[in-house]
Amino acid sequence: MSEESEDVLAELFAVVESRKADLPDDSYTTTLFTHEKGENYVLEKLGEEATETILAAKDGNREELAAESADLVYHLLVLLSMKDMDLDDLLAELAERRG
Ligand SMILES: N=c1c2ncn([C@@H]3O[C@H](COP(=O)(O)OP(=O)(O)OP(=O)(O)O)[C@@H](O)[C@H]3O)c2ncn1[C@@H]1O[C@H](COP(=O)(O)O)[C@@H](O)[C@H]1O
Repeated sequence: MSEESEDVLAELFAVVESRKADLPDDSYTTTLFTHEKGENYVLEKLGEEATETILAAKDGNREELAAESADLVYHLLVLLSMKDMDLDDLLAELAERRG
């Protein structure tokens, strides 16, 4: 992963954390943190986005695959934040697996 890619992920995670702290009304991220189904809602969204990613891959549409992958990663970052985990928990785990 390039440093630029890590920056994009770090900036997105920081926005997610700030939404969690402030819960602004006009934010999709807020709706995930405050949904009546609680954590289950973001888990459902992750499942949906994973399915949509798979379908896009099967279709062979690269733009669609990139878009669905972005939805998937965003919802994963929200889940990590919800569990009071940090982006570094994910990046460190990936880094440890490098040969
Ligand atoms: N990366 C994302 C991102 N990816 C996906 N989504 C939202 O995730 C939802 C995906 O849901 P679906 O694919 O099921 O489509 P949908 O039918 O619109 O969604 P639902 O009605 O089922 O909820 C859409 O509403 C997208 O807008 C995102 N929303 C926000 N972000 C990032 O989070 C930042 C903060 O966003 P707010 O919290 O909205 O300010 C933004 O600046 C972006 O950088």
